[in-house]
Amino acid sequence: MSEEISRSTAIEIVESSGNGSRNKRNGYYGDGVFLTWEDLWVTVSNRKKGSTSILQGATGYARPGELLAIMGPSGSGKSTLLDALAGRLGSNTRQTGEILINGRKQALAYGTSAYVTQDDALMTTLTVRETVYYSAQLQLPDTMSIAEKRERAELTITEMGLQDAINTRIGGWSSKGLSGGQKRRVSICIEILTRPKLLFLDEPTSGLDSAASYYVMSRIAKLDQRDGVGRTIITSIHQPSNEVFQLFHNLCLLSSGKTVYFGPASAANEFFASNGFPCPIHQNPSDHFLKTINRDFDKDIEEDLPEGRIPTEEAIDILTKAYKSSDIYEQVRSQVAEICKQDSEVMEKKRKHARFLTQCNVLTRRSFVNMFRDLGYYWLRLVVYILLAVGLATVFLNLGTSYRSIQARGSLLMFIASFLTFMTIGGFPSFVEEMKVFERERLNGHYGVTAFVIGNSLSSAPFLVLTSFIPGAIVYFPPGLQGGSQHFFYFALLLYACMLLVESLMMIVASLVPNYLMGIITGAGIQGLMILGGGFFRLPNDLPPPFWKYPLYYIAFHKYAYQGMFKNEFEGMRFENNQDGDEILRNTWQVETGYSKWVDLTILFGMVIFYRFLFLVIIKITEKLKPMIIAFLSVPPKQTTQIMAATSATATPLQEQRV
Ligand SMILES: Nc1ncnc2c1ncn2[C@@H]1O[C@H](COP(=O)(O)OP(=O)(O)OP(=O)(O)O)[C@@H](O)[C@H]1O
Repeated sequence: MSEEISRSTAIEIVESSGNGSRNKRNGYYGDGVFLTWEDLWVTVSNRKKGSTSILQGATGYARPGELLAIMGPSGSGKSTLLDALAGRLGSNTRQTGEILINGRKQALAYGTSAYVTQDDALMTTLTVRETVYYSAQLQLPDTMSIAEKRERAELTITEMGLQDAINTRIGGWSSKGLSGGQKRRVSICIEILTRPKLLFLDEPTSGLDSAASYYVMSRIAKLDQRDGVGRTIITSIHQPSNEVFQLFHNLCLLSSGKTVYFGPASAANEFFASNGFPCPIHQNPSDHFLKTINRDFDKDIEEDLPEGRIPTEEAIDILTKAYKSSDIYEQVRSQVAEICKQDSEVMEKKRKHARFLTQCNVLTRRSFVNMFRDLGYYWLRLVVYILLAVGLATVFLNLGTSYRSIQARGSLLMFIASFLTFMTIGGFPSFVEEMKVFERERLNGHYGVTAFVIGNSLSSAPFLVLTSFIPGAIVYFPPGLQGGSQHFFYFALLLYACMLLVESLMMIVASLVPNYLMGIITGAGIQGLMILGGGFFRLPNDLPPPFWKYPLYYIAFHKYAYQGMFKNEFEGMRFENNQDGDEILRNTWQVETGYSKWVDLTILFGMVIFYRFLFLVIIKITEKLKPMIIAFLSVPPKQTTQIMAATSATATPLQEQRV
């Protein structure tokens, strides 16, 4: 490496180190976040392949007012480094090394950091304004007035250049809405509402053309010095154009987990040139860097390798060794040491997001709007239910009170209690979309699982009432089921409880399976078993005791649904030949008549609460277990850093990191 480069780089870094909170480009950032990491290793264990290092001894820093870009070929470890710094690594990874915030092992208060993921998990039915405004209400503290929150949302939308699309719906698979670049910007808007001092972005320009990429990146770059507060921005990026590259202060170049270069972006070109890899004239430097260190296609090009061209593996080796022995590396290490020595503040730990009740209220309203606008969530189901109800009403029209009507009534009630409730599964894909948004927001600490469960339960209630009462009425009266408003009310209420139950069951399934197809199969399988063991297809006394009777019959909600419906229908009825409904209940259907139908209904509502509580527990357990597993797998405790949840019951991996 030429002496000039190392000197110029050294000057830049020495000037920028000083007391650790002043740098040449950006002046004083006393209240910003300095992030340092030293000798960071991330390994994954695989039973077949053993353990593999996906990040090998990374050392670096990120400072307020600066934009650090992490670059490298696909699979080089960019997202892994970003995740490690943000405390989001998967539980199958092991991590060693030290990550410090302002030179300390300390907590990141809520709102201090934000993470924009690669996928845009947004509610497709909401407009840009609604998306950002709802998010502002969820995240910003109650000390801010509604007008202030609205103003913050509008300002952020303008900052991201989305004012022209403010009333456009996000759109998704069912309807065209925003472009890919606009969606990326909405995702960024949401995460910068709290004005975080530390911002992680995972490939914010993926899928964008070069003009859109520049637009998005320049907006992000402008954030680093807004409001006179120095923001620390770390972004992974695939292939920046020349213009985008100019926006970076520092560059971290990775190849197969190894650091090929970490230092000022402006000095990277000279580093490559001085080590025998000059950038050809007219070639974009970042393209040149990536081309030099990308060995994915080595085998294909081996034979056509131009004379004198060094194989990629060797090039990477030369560069990593050159970097390790360079002054730049020494300067980075001393910069890290300087930052760690500085007399920095402990980050603010006060909880500052919206109150729990505000979150429940906002989530209920947002979810209601989404359910109302998404035709697949409830409306389509309502139409299908009505058609089915009409079908049932005609098939079972005017049953009368003959002996044969006993069997027909049983079949009709059984079909309603199992198949109509089973079809609640139809809203699962829409629920999974909502869950994706919830998962992103929960990981970023916007709110907790309890607020989500309450919001979802309240917002779905009116739709479920409609879907149980309208088709319920259509199917109840034409066949001539037991008259009286009390009987119909019980019937519709029981249908409502069953639909709630299936929705709750599917919530649990959604929290356990990776995608909605598996969810539908699992949910349908569980319900199929429950229907079979519910005591209709085989009467309770005929059910084989192991598994089917004990425990399935007692835990299947269908048992209580059938029995409640049967009691509601047959109790007090008289059929031809003076046959008593109560006797039919006991002898023909083997219903437990020792307790009232209202007990069955209460059990069903109890199950709803239990299922929703179970969902909450599962999410909480995975949330709590993950860091514990990571901690258990991590090695020596001395080398671990803990960025604890500073604030809340909604503590998330972003705030609660075990490194
Ligand atoms: N939790 C994990 N378990 C197993 N392997 C993993 C895990 N996380 C990452 N890897 C592997 O580590 C390597 C680096 O992954 P990473 O996602 O960090 O790469 P990347 O540079 O961000 O790639 P891309 O640009 O394609 O997103 C990949 O080979 C990936 O398969």
